[in-house]
Amino acid sequence: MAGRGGLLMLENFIGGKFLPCSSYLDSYDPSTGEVYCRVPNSGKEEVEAAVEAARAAFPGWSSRSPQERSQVLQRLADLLEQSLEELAQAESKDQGKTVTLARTMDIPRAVQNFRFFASSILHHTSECTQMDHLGCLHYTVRAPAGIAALISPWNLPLYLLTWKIAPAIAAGNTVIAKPSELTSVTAWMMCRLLEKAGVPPGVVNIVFGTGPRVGEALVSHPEVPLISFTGSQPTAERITQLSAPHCKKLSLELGGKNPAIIFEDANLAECIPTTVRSSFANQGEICLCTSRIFVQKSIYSEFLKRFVEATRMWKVGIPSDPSADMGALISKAHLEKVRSYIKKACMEGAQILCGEGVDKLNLPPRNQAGYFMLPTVITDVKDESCCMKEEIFGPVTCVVPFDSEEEVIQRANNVKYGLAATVWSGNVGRVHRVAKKLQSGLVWTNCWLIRELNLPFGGMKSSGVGREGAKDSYEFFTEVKTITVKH
Ligand SMILES: NC(=O)C1=CN([C@@H]2O[C@H](COP(=O)(O)OP(=O)(O)OC[C@H]3O[C@@H](n4cnc5c(N)ncnc54)[C@H](O)[C@@H]3O)[C@@H](O)[C@H]2O)C=CC1
Ligand SMILES: N/C(=C\C=C\C(=O)O)C(=O)O
Repeated sequence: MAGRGGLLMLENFIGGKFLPCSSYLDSYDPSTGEVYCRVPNSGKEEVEAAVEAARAAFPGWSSRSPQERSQVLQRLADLLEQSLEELAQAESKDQGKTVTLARTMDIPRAVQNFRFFASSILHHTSECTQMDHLGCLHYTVRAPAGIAALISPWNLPLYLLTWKIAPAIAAGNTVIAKPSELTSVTAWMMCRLLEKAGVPPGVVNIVFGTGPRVGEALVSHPEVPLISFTGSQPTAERITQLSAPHCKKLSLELGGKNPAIIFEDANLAECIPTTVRSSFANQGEICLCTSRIFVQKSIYSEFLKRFVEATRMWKVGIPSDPSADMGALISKAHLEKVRSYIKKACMEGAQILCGEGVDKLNLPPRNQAGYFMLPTVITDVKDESCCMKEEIFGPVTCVVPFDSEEEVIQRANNVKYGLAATVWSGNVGRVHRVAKKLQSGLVWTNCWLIRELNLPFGGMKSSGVGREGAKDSYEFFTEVKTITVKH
């Protein structure tokens, strides 16, 4: 919907209706740095209205059979798929990623999220145990937990939001979602499809706005018993504090400082292009991206040379360019934050082998004020440097040498995060050994980001609390009860 000055004006979606808000935020096109959209700046009032709508919808939706709910999810998946191209264009404009990535990864995965949970909800079973000596049978039943708060970040907007909405409503909950204020457009577009898919009013409510205003009102609301959050560790800490007085159930998917461990027997022809992708896909703005590359000394020089050559081929371009591998970063503030890490690395004596400050970015005049930067490789950096410790969340990766298996495991684990690691080796025994010892919720060996949605996804240490996936999400979005029958 075009508003004043031709800007796209979003509205909240509450109780099946689009509702305007009394105040709005500017939203920028990261590829030009221009405002192109206005997002509701919601607060307590909008959260109250959404809670009322979600409460009213809960009895009807939660008493439908899993089969009935599954059909609704399948229809929504079909409708999203029919709008794939429109959604991909919108995601790219709003986030800065390439249209190609949005078309081949973000939107297909959003569709798959609904299809996946539409299917998995049909296959859960409950537990039963016997105590024959006491004449007792024990069994469990599960029920939807109630109104779920779903808070998602700006890096994979529709992909991560639907990863929460789909399991929550499949299990019979009603939801209030708050996408990132930086990337709200595709969530708003999805709302236009809900009625046609058969989602009753009030089952999915979306309130747009900032974390401190609408996010905090939502997570501290006494009638919202569970929160699924993906984003940064400081925000997770704040949400934990706000929800503590109500003992809410939390699922927290946070950041990473993900190592790639490359042994001398790795297949470099596969490892190098995959590690370029794992470092720089989506501008390095995925919590699973590699940012510390440990390479065994005997192949270090060869790896470095070939890795830098391959990184220089990773093309930064305007998001609509089909030959671009990488688009713009999310915001000016984020671009400055990412660049500041490179400055700090230089001050510490590190070397920048390619990218920021070394190579030249080539952009059309219209995009000169966009938030672009080149993929950057840093070396000669100490393990204690902030570039090796803190989540940068941009197209920056560090490469360092190592000698032995024991040493590299210790160094890889020597950060506060524990989300995703990759291990490259042709030695199957070593691969299992190292994977087992890494403090990481996910380990990909000789590959990256091959997702099996059935299995647990999430991090250890400061990378999160809880797991999501077929069984884990079902358990999170339901309350379990143990019943004992004496016969
Ligand atoms: N999955 C991940 O690992 C992600 C990590 N990040 C990291 O976080 C850094 C900052 O990015 P941000 O967008 O600022 O992340 P963030 O954690 O502030 O934002 C994520 C979501 O939480 C909401 N939020 C923020 N403050 C809140 C509060 N007090 N109560 C409730 N909701 C709140 C935001 O509006 C957004 O929807 C990035 O540079 C990156 O390092 C960012 C996005 C995703
Ligand atoms: N949570 C994130 C990525 C998840 C990817 C997946 O489920 O496949 C993130 O980048 O924040």
